[in-house]
Amino acid sequence: MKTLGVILAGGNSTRFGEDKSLYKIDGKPMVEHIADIIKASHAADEIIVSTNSRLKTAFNYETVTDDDRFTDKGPIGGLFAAASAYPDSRLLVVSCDTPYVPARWLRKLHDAALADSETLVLTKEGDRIHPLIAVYQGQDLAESLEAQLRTGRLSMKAFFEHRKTVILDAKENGVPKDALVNINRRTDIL
Ligand SMILES: Nc1nc2c(ncn2[C@@H]2O[C@H](COP(=O)(O)OP(=O)(O)OP(=O)(O)O)[C@@H](O)[C@H]2O)c(=O)[nH]1
Repeated sequence: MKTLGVILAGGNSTRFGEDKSLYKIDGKPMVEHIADIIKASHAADEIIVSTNSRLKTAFNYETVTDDDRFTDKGPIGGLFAAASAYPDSRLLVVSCDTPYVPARWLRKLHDAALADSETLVLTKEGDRIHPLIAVYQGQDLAESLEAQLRTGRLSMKAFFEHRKTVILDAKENGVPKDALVNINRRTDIL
């Protein structure tokens, strides 16, 4: 089974104030930071960007666009778009706003996912779970994401708490806390 690197970049960046995926940190758009990290992990066969219709031509990567029925539903909508477009792939998901995530961590998530093709592999750091630095897979992945979207409960937790899940602790594996920071506001940039 192929592994697809999926960069989630279809949010509205309300807190950031402009499209954060395109915002340059150290001269490079955040989306390119993530793409380079995925490439360096050697965990994905291909990279796509999951985004909204407004941004669909903004990226230099193959793009999937949120389903018309599920626009502005948050990351779960973006994940559904990727899972339904690529039903035969394992999805290595990284949100566009975690530009410091180590490549070796993505590799670790990926390698753990190989043990069971029905199990999700998520990241945690201390008490905090990072469901958007994770591997999503399973035969019924798209169907169950769609079912979750239909319930209107849009948190990733509402989705993954009903799935077989392994949660790897980044801290226990020597990943510094700062490496998992989410850039929600400009002041979050390190
Ligand atoms: N494809 C897709 N991606 C999304 C959607 N909503 C959020 N994302 C992505 O999911 C990740 C986490 O979302 P947030 O941190 O809430 O980002 P955001 O929605 O742009 O930011 P705020 O508007 O400030 O909440 C980011 O990488 C977003 O780009 C969506 O509706 N579709």
